Amino acid sequence: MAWCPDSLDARVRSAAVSGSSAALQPPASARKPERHPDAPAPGELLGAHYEHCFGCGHEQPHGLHLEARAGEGVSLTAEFTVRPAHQGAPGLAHGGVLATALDETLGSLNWLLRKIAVTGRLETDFVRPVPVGTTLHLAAEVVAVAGRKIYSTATGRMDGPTGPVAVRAEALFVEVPVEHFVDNGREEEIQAAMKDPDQARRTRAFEVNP
Ligand SMILES: CCCCC/C=C\C/C=C\C/C=C\C/C=C\CCCC(=O)SCCNC(=O)CCNC(=O)[C@H](O)C(C)(C)COP(=O)(O)OP(=O)(O)OC[C@H]1O[C@@H](n2cnc3c(N)ncnc32)[C@H](O)[C@@H]1OP(=O)(O)O
Repeated sequence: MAWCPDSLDARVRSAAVSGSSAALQPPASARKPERHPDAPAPGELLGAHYEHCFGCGHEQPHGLHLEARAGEGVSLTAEFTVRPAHQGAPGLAHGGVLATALDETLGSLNWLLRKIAVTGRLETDFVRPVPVGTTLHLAAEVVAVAGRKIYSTATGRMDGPTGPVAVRAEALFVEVPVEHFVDNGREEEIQAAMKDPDQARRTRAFEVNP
């Protein structure tokens, strides 16, 4: 969707109506998000940002194995199928797992901006119970950027990409330098990540961010 200050105002108003907090309302100085020139083309898979990530990692046996696909502008889609391991109540997805799927989907947007960012705040509405076996069709977009702060929104629908909304979220991501991970992560995983050529390539892609 094309961005303009009016649509941002509309989003902010609708966010306020749906109950999101003041911290998730972009300031007046917020700008339109800019898709990075090297962002994957619409329809392309983004790939995992880290092979052991609980949200997207291929080498994470306990993970959600979420695969995000670039959309137009700074948007993407992803699918997540609820498995028996994801239950909270009998036969129903755990809310925390659904929040994780939303967090991962929203976090993936930052690859389209070529910004390394972590979730500062995530607000989630659980609108419908989600049975095991359901494929959630997730769609997310960056709404605005203000300095290091990235404001984004996501929905998860059942019964197809235009089906009823089951979950939605609004989030604030905060841009961080790569040292955030090196300084805070456990030594053994950091060392292994630095030795992995695929990880090194991905990290370099962030560093050439104009
Ligand atoms: C060699 C190894 C390679 C490693 C990896 C390479 C590449 C990795 C690539 C991608 C990986 C990135 C992320 C993973 C992707 C997806 C997974 C899903 C996402 C996540 O799962 S990620 C984990 C959970 N996440 C955290 O683990 C964050 C813990 N946290 C912190 O690390 C700090 O808390 C931080 C950095 C958030 C801020 O700290 P800080 O000191 O840098 O900045 P500061 O506090 O000044 O905030 C600056 C401005 O943001 C506003 N602000 C901050 N927090 C706010 C809040 N909660 N609500 C409202 N506003 C907030 C302030 O109010 C201020 O606003 P203003 O500028 O207007 O004053």
